[in-house]
Amino acid sequence: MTISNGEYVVLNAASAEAASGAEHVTTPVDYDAILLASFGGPEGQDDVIPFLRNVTRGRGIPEERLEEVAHHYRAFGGVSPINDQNRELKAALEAELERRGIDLPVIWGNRNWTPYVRDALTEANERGFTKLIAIGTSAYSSFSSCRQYREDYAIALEETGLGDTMSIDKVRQFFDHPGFVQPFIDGVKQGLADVAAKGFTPEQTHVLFSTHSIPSSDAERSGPASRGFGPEGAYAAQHLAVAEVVMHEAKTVPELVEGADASTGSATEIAWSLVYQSRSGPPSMPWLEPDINDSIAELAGKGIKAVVIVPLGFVSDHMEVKWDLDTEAMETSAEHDVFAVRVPTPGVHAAYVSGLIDLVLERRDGVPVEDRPAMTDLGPWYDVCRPGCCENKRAGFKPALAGVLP
Ligand SMILES: CC1=C(CCC(=O)O)c2cc3nc(cc4[nH]c(cc5[nH]c(cc1n2)c(C)c5CCC(=O)O)c(CCC(=O)O)c4C)C(CCC(=O)O)=C3C
Ligand SMILES: [Fe+2]
Repeated sequence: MTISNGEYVVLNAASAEAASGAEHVTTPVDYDAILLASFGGPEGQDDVIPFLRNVTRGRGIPEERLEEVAHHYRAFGGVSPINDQNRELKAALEAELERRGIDLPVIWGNRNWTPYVRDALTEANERGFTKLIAIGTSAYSSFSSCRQYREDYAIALEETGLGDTMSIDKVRQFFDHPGFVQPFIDGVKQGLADVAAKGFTPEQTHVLFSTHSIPSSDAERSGPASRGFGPEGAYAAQHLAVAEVVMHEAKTVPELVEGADASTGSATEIAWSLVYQSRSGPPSMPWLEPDINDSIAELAGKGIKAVVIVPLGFVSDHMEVKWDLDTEAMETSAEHDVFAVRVPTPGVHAAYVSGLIDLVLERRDGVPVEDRPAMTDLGPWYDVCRPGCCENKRAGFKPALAGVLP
């Protein structure tokens, strides 16, 4: 394990190539297990507060916010839907691996609740595995969605004392991988069809792409600084690029969209925007905006009668989707007399499951970059993060896997 400046650990089976500055690793690696890494969530009322303390340790989240979020979990019996979703995803990945005749076990570990990443590493070690490839259930670049996972892998290697014998690589952030994007395209097509079936015209309709708000300072530092993504960083740029692709693809089924011209495949332009949800820091701290609820109210004032809500930042129907979208945003829509449909998350959509396996094989086989699928020109994203990528000064520097040394 190499720790430099207390910041990066370069530790992966293709580390020589990564350390030399390559953005994509094309050295094949004989992985022996997949680490399915996720957020984790409580499994009963007694878990709620300890879970929230795990999530927010050292993050300056106000006590009132914790109580509010605890209430969301309490309303669901203290059980987060995320764990069952990960059990289903694990089973679906195993079935897809078996179908393709690939002998790679999947071991599940979470960042914030049991089974923890460290438990997964202990299990991998007991079963004799030393070369892991991690899939994090998070598609975009930011501290919370990428770097924190990389830090937690490094911390777990240290905690278990496996740092010298076990390596962990991670698949690239997959925001623009067709496996992740296809379910949203299907969902938006269906959502637009539902809205049209209710008699709303394209002019009365608006598509809201919603993702987790993050502190503006995290957004600014998301992705490699050298690429100049602007004040909202790679995080916002990636979401905007994917939303554009989804709108473009969803419009090419003209019969589903009123006002479509079947001869050209073009539909009357349906307006869309990127909005944010689930803000949690103190009000004094800037986070990405606008909030989805504010947008719904504003759109209603401008004559919009129907919204298609696309949970673009989320891989499954976990608490942020169930509460902040299906409960709160739906209530806001009803209050403003706006008809709302919420598009499904990828969940265990066949394209998503198979795409995640493709991402593993891409690394196992060292697929050249030009053969890696990506639906926006921002990708295919890096296999190894650039120096300073998604760093978080508030949280303090910590070692992180799968990055290059500064
Ligand atoms: C970008 C992003 C994702 C998407 C990427 C990914 O999928 O990982 C995500 C996912 C999730 N976030 C989740 C839950 C929570 N997130 C919190 C807090 C925070 N999230 C943040 C960002 C993100 N979060 C941030 C910047 C904070 C503030 C604290 C900090 O600066 O670190 C808090 C504390 C209370 C609160 O502040 O709301 C909770 C309970 C769950 C589980 C849901 C379930 O149980 O079903 C999931 C999947
Ligand atoms: Fe979160």
